[in-house]
Amino acid sequence: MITLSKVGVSGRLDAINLVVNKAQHWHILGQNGAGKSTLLQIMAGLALPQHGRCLLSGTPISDYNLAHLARFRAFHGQQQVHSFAIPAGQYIDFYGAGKGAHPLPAVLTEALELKPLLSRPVTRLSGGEQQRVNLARALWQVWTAIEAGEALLVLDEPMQGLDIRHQLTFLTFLQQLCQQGNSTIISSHDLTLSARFASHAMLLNGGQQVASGTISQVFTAENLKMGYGIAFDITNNQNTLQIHPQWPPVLS
Ligand SMILES: Nc1ncnc2c1ncn2[C@@H]1O[C@H](COP(=O)(O)OP(=O)(O)OP(=O)(O)O)[C@@H](O)[C@H]1O
Repeated sequence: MITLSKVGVSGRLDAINLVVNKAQHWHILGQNGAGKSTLLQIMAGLALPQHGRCLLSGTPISDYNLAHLARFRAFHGQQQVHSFAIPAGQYIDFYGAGKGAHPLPAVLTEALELKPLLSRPVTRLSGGEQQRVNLARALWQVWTAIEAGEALLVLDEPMQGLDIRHQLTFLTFLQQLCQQGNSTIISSHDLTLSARFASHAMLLNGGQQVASGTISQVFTAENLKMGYGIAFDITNNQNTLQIHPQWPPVLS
């Protein structure tokens, strides 16, 4: 679905190669400033690389009309600020333009536990509640494509501010959407959750690609040390990797 060839942005990303296929669930990992958001913006068609190419289904993503892209590519950015005190339900619906009086699907309201939030002004929701509403907005915008299993979901730190139950519920939901044919690319700071839910991962450091591929290819102690500059112990508990940072560092 997406092919990156030697994608670079001066001082931020260097020669990134990546192929994201249909139905894959990618997590982009790395320290603060590693280049995750920059990469997501390029893959969403919202920023142009200075070097290399980003193809979406074989066509440069920059050739897509933004209105056309917005029908099947969802983008959720970090730090969205609400200026108007409209009810959350109305705010989400605004992004579902063209769907008429179509109600929000139960799977979406349940995945993000929206019911108690819909009649409340978005400006008076807690940080995590606002995050759930913003994620719903992004997905509702492309819901027709999601139902057809043809959506591309690009979500920058979707777990930010969510409590552990909402993180698990939402990641399970994304996993199901990928099983239906949709492709998902998110950035994450939670290595254990990423190892559990992603089908593939890319680890960046200082704009450089440290590793990418399946979870077992990327989640090695050596790669994680290169990515984060600290040592990790990785254990396998019933086919789920547990990632433990060695802290405080053991001096050698
Ligand atoms: N608009 C911009 N212009 C120039 N440099 C930028 C811009 N936005 C980010 N940067 C720089 O590019 C680098 C990568 O930033 P980016 O936001 O992609 O990192 P990130 O991995 O998403 O970080 P975080 O985990 O903190 O969200 C950083 O050094 C950052 O300071």
